[in-house]
Amino acid sequence: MARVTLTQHLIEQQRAGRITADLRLLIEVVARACKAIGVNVSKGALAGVLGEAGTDNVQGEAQKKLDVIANEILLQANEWGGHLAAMASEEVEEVHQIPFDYPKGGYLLLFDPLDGSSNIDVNISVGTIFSVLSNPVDGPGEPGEIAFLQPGTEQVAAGYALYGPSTMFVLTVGHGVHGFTLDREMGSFVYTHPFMTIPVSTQEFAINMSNMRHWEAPVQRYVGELLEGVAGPRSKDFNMRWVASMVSDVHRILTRGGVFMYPMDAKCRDKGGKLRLMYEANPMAMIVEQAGGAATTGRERILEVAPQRLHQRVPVVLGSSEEVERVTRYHLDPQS
Ligand SMILES: O=P(O)(O)OC[C@H]1O[C@](O)(COP(=O)(O)O)[C@@H](O)[C@@H]1O
Ligand SMILES: [Mg+2]
Ligand SMILES: [Mg+2]
Repeated sequence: MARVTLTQHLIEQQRAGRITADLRLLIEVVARACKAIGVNVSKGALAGVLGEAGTDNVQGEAQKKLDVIANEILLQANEWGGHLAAMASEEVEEVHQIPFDYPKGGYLLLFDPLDGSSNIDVNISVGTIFSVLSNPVDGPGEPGEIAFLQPGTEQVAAGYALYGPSTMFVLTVGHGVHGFTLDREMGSFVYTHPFMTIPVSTQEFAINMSNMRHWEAPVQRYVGELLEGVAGPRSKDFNMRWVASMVSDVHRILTRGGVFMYPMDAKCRDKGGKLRLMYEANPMAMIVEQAGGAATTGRERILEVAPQRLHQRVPVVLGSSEEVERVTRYHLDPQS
């Protein structure tokens, strides 16, 4: 059977009127940058890319060398593409403007260049997450932070790359979720996972259990019931997985179902949550909803959160809809 590449798939999407030519080319540039990041990730100690960079990012977190390398690759690849008006990155405090003498396009790109950084040095899967918005600024003006502060429902594309045993590129443009596997010999992403879907029910959950004592009551109750297994109110045993790389945890859920939670807790309350809304929660929420799952903060739909700041954080509950609905119900109606 003839193999369909990401490029061919995107041309089909354009022909069907689902994406513009510019958005197609923008996604191609992002995918090419992800290939380059994947090459660096896979070389590991051979290329001297492991370990700390010796700097802090905008969130005050210590940057790994690969955080910096991945960020540079994405910024440089996308600067000259001509499809973007500006970019925002987890690793950069301010909006990154396209240099004035480069061609500018009508889109805004947001990304977490390297997700799951704590896994780099121990050779466990990491990823890249991205989100694309339309630039609301008319004319030649530079889009500032306010241009980016659109709810997740406005995303025109979202996706991630997973640098695991195989490198994958998973994408939605609002018509289902489609997965591509990198053929390293050919250098192209091959369409291997059409219309990825998340089962409604599951027996698997993902949460950092070491935070248990810091959780709010609804999450304590929900996880407590899961742990009671077949003898408890859920009448079934649940398994647990936690990779500590959101891309890997979400990819597992897209593959076989499950619920992923980074809920509000006493440790991250001051910051509003742990995960970043604009380039972690929103793109993953769009992907999960497009795959038939659900995504909330525990209290409201993530995609409807009105952003206040570029680097805003939110609590996240996403995955199989039965479980996400239950966790959300426990928050909104504790007596239920
Ligand atoms: O170390 P913890 O508290 O389990 O947090 C893990 C979470 O933090 C993150 O690593 C944050 O991503 P970054 O590596 O991009 O900062 C998520 O991918 C993951 O779900
Ligand atoms: Mg991240
Ligand atoms: Mg990161």
